[in-house]
Amino acid sequence: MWVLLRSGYPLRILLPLRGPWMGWRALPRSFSLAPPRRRYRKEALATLEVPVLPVTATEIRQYLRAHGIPFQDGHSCVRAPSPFVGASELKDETGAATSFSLFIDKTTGRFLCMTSLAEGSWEDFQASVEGRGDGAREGVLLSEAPEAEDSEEIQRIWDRAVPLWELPEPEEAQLARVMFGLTKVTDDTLKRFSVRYLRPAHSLVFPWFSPGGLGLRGLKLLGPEGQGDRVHYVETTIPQPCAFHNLFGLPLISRRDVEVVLTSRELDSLALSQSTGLPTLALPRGIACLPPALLPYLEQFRRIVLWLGDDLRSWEAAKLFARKLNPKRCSLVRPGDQQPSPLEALNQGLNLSRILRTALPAWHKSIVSFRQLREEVLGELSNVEQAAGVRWSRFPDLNRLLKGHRKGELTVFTGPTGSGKTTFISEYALDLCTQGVNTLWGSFEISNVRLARVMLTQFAVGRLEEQLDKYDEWADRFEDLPLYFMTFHGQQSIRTVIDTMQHAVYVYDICHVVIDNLQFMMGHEQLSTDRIAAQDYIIGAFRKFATDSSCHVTLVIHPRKEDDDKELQTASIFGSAKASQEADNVLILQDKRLATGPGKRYLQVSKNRFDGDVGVFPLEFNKSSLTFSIPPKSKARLKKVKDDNGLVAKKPSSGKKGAVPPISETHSDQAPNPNKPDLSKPSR
Ligand SMILES: Nc1ncnc2c1ncn2[C@@H]1O[C@H](COP(=O)(O)OP(=O)(O)OP(=O)(O)O)[C@@H](O)[C@H]1O
Repeated sequence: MWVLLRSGYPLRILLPLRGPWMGWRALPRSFSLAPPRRRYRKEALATLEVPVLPVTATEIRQYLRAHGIPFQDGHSCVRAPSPFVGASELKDETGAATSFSLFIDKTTGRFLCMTSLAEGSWEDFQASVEGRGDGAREGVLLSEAPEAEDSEEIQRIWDRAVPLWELPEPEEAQLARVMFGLTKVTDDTLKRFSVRYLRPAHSLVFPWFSPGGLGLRGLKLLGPEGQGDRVHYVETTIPQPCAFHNLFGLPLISRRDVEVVLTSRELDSLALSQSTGLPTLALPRGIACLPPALLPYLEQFRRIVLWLGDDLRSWEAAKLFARKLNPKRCSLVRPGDQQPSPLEALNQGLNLSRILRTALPAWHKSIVSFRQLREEVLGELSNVEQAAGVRWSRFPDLNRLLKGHRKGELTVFTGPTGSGKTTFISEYALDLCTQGVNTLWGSFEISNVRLARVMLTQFAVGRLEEQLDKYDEWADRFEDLPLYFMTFHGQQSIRTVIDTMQHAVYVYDICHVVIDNLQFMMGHEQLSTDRIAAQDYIIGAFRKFATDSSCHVTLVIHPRKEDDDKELQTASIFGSAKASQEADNVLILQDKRLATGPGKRYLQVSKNRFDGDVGVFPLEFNKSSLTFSIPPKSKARLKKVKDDNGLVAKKPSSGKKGAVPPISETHSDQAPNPNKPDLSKPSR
């Protein structure tokens, strides 16, 4: 059975609080000034079951037909009568029949019974139909009551929070409105959405009510935090983000609504509802993910407009979410000057209904004209920074060369045996993951425990062996990263690996997959020609996956055997030229010749399809923290390097698709560091 180790979601940020909160011991750790309390999560590192065999929508339909079960084909789910409700429960509060209350996800086969809130896997459903047990796991997700400890905290905070208009001092209410940009949002809107204000924390409180009116299930708090002269808003959820599945606004949706606007923030939903009167829902974790568990609740809508924000990342997320929701019913509001986020639009006095009318259909035909693309191209040109992707926080030199980490690209990474490839790529991926890039690791060579240990050490930037008392603190924070591991070890078939990756993209909105390393998918072919053909096939499969799933794949490939004293080149990657041709980026960890002294390495970017900039920069290994990133005080310097033929190349011509750009002089805005080796003069 395939299994993914489950982790949580982005870091909680500690909220400094004063006053009455200080002594309140029952508050979640993010609210306490005391040292963080250890919260034992019974599901820490729980495994998530992935179907033994991936199921398709056709197979689901065939199975239902073969067993005489009637069904309706929906947008992202198949609806069928639920075997998990008794006849007496088959009427809702309005008396309407709820006979087709079982929603089966067409992509994963997982089901949710909207009446009993039972849910389970496709295998569980089959077991139930075939009389092998009732199959349903009671309340795994939405119906599950919060943990007792959470439950108390939720109630305590909710009771303590008050509606804004009930604040004793009108000045305080006005200040809060200004702080959250709510000056144009009326009391009536806040009342309809049951928004409250928590005075001691200066935070807005958005409630999560269980579907079916079963009470308060959780809370999201939104508090301001000063960052220089800018205000930044910090979200805290109870339960923790990975268990927070609130579609904010759901209690206001009527069964007859056929259209909805999805937003990424509760505040945007308030603004939209007030100015357009349309049904609106806010996603629980903004643009970070759309958990498939929520899809049944969106099934009733014939049209869904996604208005997720005002930047390129929101736009990318909207396109990805539309795929899950079925693009044929989705329209997207494109970010732009005249189309900011809904709350901003309300505050600027713009007409939100008019903006909604400009939403573009998400459904693209296979052939498009430039006319259809021109707005998208303009979006990229006017947001150059964001179009370049997520920037590394630990590797400024990588930013200077690659500009950022972009979705849909394939990066090939190579380096001599034992040079530190896994160690480097672990830090490179961790850096992105801490910035919200949902990451899936396929470590076929070293165990997940060893890999996680390396990562945790890099995360803490120090040896944890010597500070075990800090272990829980670091592990808690690490657990909240959007990080998942495949549990494969040793040889695997490429089909199985790609299926697992596809599943993870669907379920967890994975944006970066790291495969360490490709040799573990090559089977046992002995002949070198077979091995090269197998490798080409696998690279083609990863390339296709990256493009089709809009997900970045970083693939570690061993180099071919070279003379020990020779540097590696693009052509040193094992196999034919396919790897470097298909890759958008080629990175080489060099540990010979140019590296002086123990632990010294340098990273060479030898292909960069995005803008053609290539070059090298030194890496210094820190044995105690297992990191390669350069401590802030000793700045590295990018250097010119000779190309594969030993020539110093001229300025790169372009990042032309399919071409390997020449290795060139790279830009550097830093002064030379006399202590660093001059990498432009390798001692041959
Ligand atoms: N620059 C370095 N200097 C010294 N030791 C290093 C350096 N980089 C990594 N190491 C150590 O070397 C060992 C091997 O590292 P790692 O597994 O990352 O290499 P690799 O290139 O992935 O190996 P393989 O070729 O077997 O896949 C680890 O114990 C790691 O801590």
